[in-house]
Amino acid sequence: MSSTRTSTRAPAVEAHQLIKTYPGDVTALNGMDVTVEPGTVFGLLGPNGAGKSTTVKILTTLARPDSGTATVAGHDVMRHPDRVRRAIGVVAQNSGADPTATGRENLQLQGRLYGLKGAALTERVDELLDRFSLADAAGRPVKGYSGGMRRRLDVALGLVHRPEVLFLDEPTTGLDPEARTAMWDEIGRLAGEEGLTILLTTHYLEEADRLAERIAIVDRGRVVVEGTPDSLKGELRGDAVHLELREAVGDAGRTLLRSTLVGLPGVHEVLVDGRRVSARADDGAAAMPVLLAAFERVGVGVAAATVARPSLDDVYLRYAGRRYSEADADSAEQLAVAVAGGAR
Ligand SMILES: Nc1ncnc2c1ncn2[C@@H]1O[C@H](COP(=O)(O)OP(=O)(O)OP(=O)(O)O)[C@@H](O)[C@H]1O
Repeated sequence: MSSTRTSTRAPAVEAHQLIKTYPGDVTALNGMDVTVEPGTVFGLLGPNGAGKSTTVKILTTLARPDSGTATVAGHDVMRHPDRVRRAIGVVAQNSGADPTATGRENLQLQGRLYGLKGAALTERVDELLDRFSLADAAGRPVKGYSGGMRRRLDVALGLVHRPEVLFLDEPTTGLDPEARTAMWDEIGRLAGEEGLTILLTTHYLEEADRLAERIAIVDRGRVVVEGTPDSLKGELRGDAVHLELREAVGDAGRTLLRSTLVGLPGVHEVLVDGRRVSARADDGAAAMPVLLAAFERVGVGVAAATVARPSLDDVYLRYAGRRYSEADADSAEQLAVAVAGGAR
């Protein structure tokens, strides 16, 4: 999604240099900066453990930073958490709905918590059931809902009191592709029609690319790059070239390959990592035979080669210095170590 909307209004979310350390010396946030303009969808994109949920917890007043400042809808999250809570809707990773109650009952209860009653409550609940395609299932207990229906109900619950800013923490994790697409459509509509500001966190490059007008790529507790999906992709000149080697190369092979490839005309940003080599080429199709000839010259066998338009995955690789999937695996490993060491 791209937008030319500009605003002179104050940012809907503004966080500056947030630091958060957990017991066991786990640095969850290491100078996190986030600015979200009103009426836009902003994506915090990063692998497991990058610090997305911790950022959301601080912005939604559920956790306090060790240092740094943050305002949401113009209210300071630490000085006026009550004002922030009234202005926001939160859809957490784990559903907040009561599984034994019906969809309608869940929405009614949530509405009452925010002071809605009588005809205004009934009207708002009906409106949300309708817009999230839950009207037919409204009288059924939530435990019988599909994953997609539960997620839609979660979003509806977050919207009952017409918040200014909606936080969606990994809105489509665990959904099947069809339910994910339906949720994407819904989020897109919400932002477009209701002028709501949405801050979403996601693991999925495709999700951020599709939904967010601006994206911040988060790695190790801070933003490594921020911009529109197109501007981020546009920063990557030419084509992304990926090659898989027949065998992994060691340190000496890596140095040799790098120095050989960097010198080739129109080839930039060469990264050699085990069996994988990636590079940027002004013209991928033209560079490929030159690259393959260079590999042959230095006696390194190539098993597979692809040329593609740069994706956000390539942006991640460029700015975080590692592949998205590797960062994820890394974080899982760190988490295992932290858990083994009793850090959580
Ligand atoms: N309560 C806690 N106690 C100790 N460490 C924590 C706690 N919560 C988070 N962490 C650690 O802080 C870091 C950031 O975690 P956070 O949940 O913010 O990341 P994330 O990007 O949201 O990841 P995920 O996508 O898995 O939710 C991780 O290393 C995580 O293990």
